[in-house]
This record gives sequence, structure tokens and C-alpha cells, in this order.
Amino acid sequence: MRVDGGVAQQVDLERRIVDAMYERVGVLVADAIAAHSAVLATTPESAEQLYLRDVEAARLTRVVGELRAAERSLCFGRIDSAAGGSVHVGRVGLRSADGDALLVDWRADAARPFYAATLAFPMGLRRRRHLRLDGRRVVEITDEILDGSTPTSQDIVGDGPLMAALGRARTGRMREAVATLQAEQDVIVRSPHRGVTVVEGGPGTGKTIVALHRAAYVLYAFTALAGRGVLIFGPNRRFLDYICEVLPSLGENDVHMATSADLVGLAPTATESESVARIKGQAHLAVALSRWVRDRQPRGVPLEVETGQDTFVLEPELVDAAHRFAVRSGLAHNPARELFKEQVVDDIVNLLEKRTTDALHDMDAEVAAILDIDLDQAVADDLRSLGLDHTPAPDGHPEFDAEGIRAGLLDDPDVDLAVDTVWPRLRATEALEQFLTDTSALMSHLPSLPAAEATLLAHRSGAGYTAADLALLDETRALIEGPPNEVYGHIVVDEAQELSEMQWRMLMRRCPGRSMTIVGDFAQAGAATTVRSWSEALRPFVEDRFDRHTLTVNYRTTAEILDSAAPLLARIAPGQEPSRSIRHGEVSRTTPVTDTDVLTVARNLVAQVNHAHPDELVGVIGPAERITDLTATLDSTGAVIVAAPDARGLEFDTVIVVDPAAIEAQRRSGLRDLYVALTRATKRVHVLELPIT
Ligand SMILES: Nc1ncnc2c1ncn2[C@@H]1O[C@H](COP(=O)(O)OP(=O)(O)OP(=O)(O)O)[C@@H](O)[C@H]1O
Repeated sequence: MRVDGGVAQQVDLERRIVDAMYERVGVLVADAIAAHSAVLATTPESAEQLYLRDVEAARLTRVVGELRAAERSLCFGRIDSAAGGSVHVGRVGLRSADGDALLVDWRADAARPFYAATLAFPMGLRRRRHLRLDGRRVVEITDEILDGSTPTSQDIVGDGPLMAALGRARTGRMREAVATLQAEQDVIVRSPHRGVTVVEGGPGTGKTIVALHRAAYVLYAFTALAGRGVLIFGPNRRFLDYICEVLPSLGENDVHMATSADLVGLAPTATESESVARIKGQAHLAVALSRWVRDRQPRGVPLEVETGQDTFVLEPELVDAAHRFAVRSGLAHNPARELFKEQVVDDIVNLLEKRTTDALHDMDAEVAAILDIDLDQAVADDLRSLGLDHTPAPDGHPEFDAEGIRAGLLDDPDVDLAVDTVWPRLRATEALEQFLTDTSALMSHLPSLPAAEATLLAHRSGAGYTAADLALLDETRALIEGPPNEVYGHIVVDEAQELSEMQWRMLMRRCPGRSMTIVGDFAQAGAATTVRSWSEALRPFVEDRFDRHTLTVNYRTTAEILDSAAPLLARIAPGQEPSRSIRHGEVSRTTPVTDTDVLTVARNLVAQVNHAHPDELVGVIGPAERITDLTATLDSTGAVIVAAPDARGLEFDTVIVVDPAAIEAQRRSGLRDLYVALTRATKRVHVLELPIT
């Protein structure tokens, strides 16, 4: 930054303004804390008052949390209109005690020009100013003049803060980018579309950044959706750990982050071949599973129920009618079974009533024939002679206590056991195991499934579930127990190209309102999915009703790194336009190594890079079978060692790719894994190439 009178004066000016903002935050925090204590000191006189008190206390706690989270870089921008007015933009909205706007929340409409104005479309702005703070102190100002006017001594035109942010050393945790969101990203972040939004683009085009800021925007602007919860879904824990600080640093702590294992509540402990995982991921297995469950329900069979002294046989027509009644409710297998049982009990009560009535009629007729008198008439005459009224039941017999009998039958374990013979209660875990091992049923429900594949489904090594089993288990639970209790108003799906059809079903089940932000890149697709396009993924749920955006600027990788990955991209996604990098750097280097010296060379290389760039982060990405050795060798170097299939979404300053041929050969998606590995670096890539065996 130029240091002259103009700069000093402007920095001073902004310092005073920002100081006033921090002072105001201090007052608001103190007020909110005092109000919180006062609220808690009240004695509620009713449950309703207690509830309202707790709601208010929670609101005040949230206010304090949001204000405190805004401490770092409270204000990062300012816009000046050509007409002369100015607005400061920051993490929260602030007003002075007199109600004047001091600071506008970055998500508010008034802040939009800060992100969206360009030289071509200045949106009435003359100047966009970026402020950099060190603690609470303004230390740097950078201005962009947007209306073509000549800069004055009050304009501090310099290198944009975006380039500074992109060039900064990586820490292993993604940082928020609220101060430098670009116009093409901002359009997506604050889109008014509440349905499904898809964001695609090559590696490093800011899809994850956009998705996370979009989540923050949804929480701010779509309060009804946000009230029902926001979920960020990612492919694995490592990735979620990488992005976990972004939303809290934007003041948003009420966001749930989960992988498949978190949603299902089980971690995969077994493994299986890629081809089996792919079969398990396909939606037609859901159809087969649903038919398999239906097979555990009665069709065309009688039901025999023994209760006490009585035995009832319900004819198949009655059982089928009860089944239809239960299924029409739309409930899952177990809750529908309870409806079925109620219907069965009603049928038994009807049979019992008829049986009782018939028996009494028979007895009446018998007695009357023997004594030659009308028993009812005789009883009525006797009662009348005693001055008592006698109104016989309509059928001439004492009241039949249908309700009492019904309640007794519903509680009768014999009835439950009998219902179990035609409609057993199921447990999802056992049901899934049986389904996967019931090869002949599988093939009859899914005629398109080759016998060889059907027999493979049950094979897994290790106890427990595989990654692909989790979505199947979720599906089984939905069919047997009903939909999950935990659903969300909005779901953000990152690395969405990784999802199988079954995983899409698992997520959609948790988002009944279909409000989602989906980001991914099919050129980076892993081995487990067969889905090849967004339309294919989304059609079953929203047909073609989704918004689609493509990001084109690469914010991570230098032009040199993109150039070196371009031939690979042309092979794996020939139709995909490469993204455009805005930075230049070192040319990627390839070093031939052998099986014997690869670890030593890797260790020396990491040491060299650490020496030359001590504050930067090195990632070493290799084939899964080398990870143990690499980890042992590079243990004390601070480098992060990752198997290529797990590198999606991650980022390092330097990336060392070990044995690209083995990465390529390792899985069906090997070439795409290699492409992912080669596009993780912000500054430089070294490839250690082993001879192809
Ligand atoms: N507007 C921005 N300001 C500052 N940094 C940005 C901006 N946009 C993107 N970045 C940075 O660029 C890098 C790449 O972004 P991101 O990880 O979101 O890309 P991606 O498209 O999700 O990549 P991949 O497909 O490889 O997962 C990140 O370090 C991110 O913080």
C-alpha cells in the first residue's frame, strides 16, 4: 500500500468509523447480557410464561453469540455511490443508538452492489473499498473505481484483496471468503430461488465456498426454511473437518454437518468390491427391496386366530381387504401392520358378535320350543308388573360389549402372534441382511439383475456394513419404520457427483421441501456412482425443476497447474471447458523414481519444500496401498498424507503426487482420481513417477 498523506488520512478516517462500530458492538453485547440476566431473574407463573422466558433467553444468547462471532473483521468493505452516499459492509448489521445504519450485513440487499458491481455494470457505484483489519484496527485499504472516473487523493487504488487471499498460505482449514466473494459467486449465494440449485464447475472454481456462503444466506434470508434446519452433507469426515470453520466464522453455528455414516448412525466397517458397491447404489435395488418387504405382508392367505376358547378363521378376502386398508394409509411396514391388526380385530369382533347372536337365537328357539313360551315377552311382562320399564336390545338380546372385546383383543398376545404369522414386525438390520442373501427372491423381484451379480451382493469382507450398505439400510428403515425423524428445511450437498442413486434417495428423504444447494463436478466422480448428470440424479425427485449455474474462474490453481492437468481433463470429460485461472506460478515438475527410492525422494522433497516455504502446507497424495509407508516415512514433516480417492475437495499449497500410474490403475475411476490429485495445489505440483509395471 502506498503510504502518503492521502492514505494515512483515509486509514485514519476508516479507523474512527470502525472504532465506533466496535464500541457499538460492546454496548449491544452488554445490553443483551443484562437483558438475559433480567429475563432469567423473572419468575414465570405458568408453563406458557416459562416457555416464553426460555425462548427469549435463547434469543438473547444467540444475539450475543452472533455479535461475538463478528469480532474478527467486523467490517470489511464500503461502497460509495456516484451520488455521494456511502455504506459500510460487514459480518452483521449495526445501528447506532439513534437508529442510523452503521454497518450493513453482507447478506442484506443493501450490500449486494459490494459484490455484484463491475466496471461494466457499476450499479450506481463510484467506488468499492476493501478494508483489512488486524484485530480491531484498520491496517489496509484498497479501492476499485467502478464508474471510470479519475482516482483522487482519497482513492487508494491497489492490488485487489482477492489475489492476496488466494496467494495466502493454506492452513488445512478452509477460510470464509465473505470479503472477496466474486460477482459470479454472489449471484448464486443470494439467489432468490428456494428450490434446488445446482452449481457445477471445475476443481477450484469456488463451488464449496459458494455452497457454504449460500447456507449462511439461506439462514439469513429464508427464515422459515432455516427454522426447519440446514444440513451440509459431505463425502467424508476429513472433508467436513476441512470446511468446518467457515460457517462458524460467519456467525452461523446452527448448521448440522454430516456424512452418510452420520445420517444413518453407523460407521462402515466392512469393504467390498467397487462393482458390488455400484450395484448396491442403484435405485432399482430400492424397487426390489420394497417388493421384498411387501412379500412379508399377506396376500391371498387366510388368517387363523386363537383367543381363549375361540378360534377364528378370517377368509383370504377379509385378510386382503384388511391389508389394502393398511397399505392405503401410506405408512411403512411396521406402523401399517398395526393398522392391519386393528382391522383384523374389528373383523374378529364382527365374527364374534355374529356368532354370539346366532348362538342366542338358537338357544331362544330351543327353549321356546320346549316350554312353548316367548321368553322375552315373559321377562318384559314380569318387569312391567313390578313397575319397571324393559326395553330389549334391538336384536332382542343383551348388549354386546364390542368396544371392551376389541380392546381386549388388541392387547391379547395370542392375536399379536397370529398376526405375526402373516405380517411379521421387521427389524431393518435383519431385513437388509435377509434381503441381500435371498438371491432367488432378489432375482425374481429384479429380473434385470444377472445371477452372478445377485450372488455377489451378500459378499463383504469384515463384519458390519460397507459404505454402500448405509444408504440401503436407510432405505430399509424408511420402508419398515417410516421416514427419518430428522428432516431439514435446506440441504447443501458438496462433492455431489459422488452420490449414488440410493444416496440421493437418502438425502431427499430428509428434505421434503426439496430446497437444496448441490455442488459438484462429474469430471471428479469417484468409483461408486453410476449417475452421470444432474438431470439423471434429480429427475426422479424434481424432474427438470432446478436452477443450474456454472462457475468458470479457477480461484485455487495457477494457470500452469491447470495446463498440466488439461490433457487428463480432455480424456475424462471431453466436453468440459477447462476453467480459467487468474494466477500464474511454477511449472509442474515430474521426477522419475523407483520402487526402492520413492520414499526417500518423497521425504527429501517434502524437506526441501518445507525449507523453501516454511509456512505453507504440503499434501502428499498417493495410491491407497502406499499410504501406510508414506505416513510412516513423512510422519514428522508436517505433510498431510492422503489416498487419492479421499482427496476430493481438499487443498494444499504444494502437492506431491506419488505414483500416478498406480492411482490411475487402482480403481475404475482412477483417471478421475488422478485429475483430482493434480488439481489440489494452490502453488505447485511435483509428480514422483514410478516405472509402469
Ligand atoms: N471469492 C473468493 N475469495 C477468496 N477465496 C476464494 C474465493 N472463491 C474461491 N476461493 C478459494 O479458492 C479455493 C477453491 O475453492 P473451492 O474449494 O470452493 O473450489 P471447488 O470448486 O469446491 O473445488 P473442488 O471441485 O476441487 O472441490 C479455496 O481455497 C477457496 O477458499
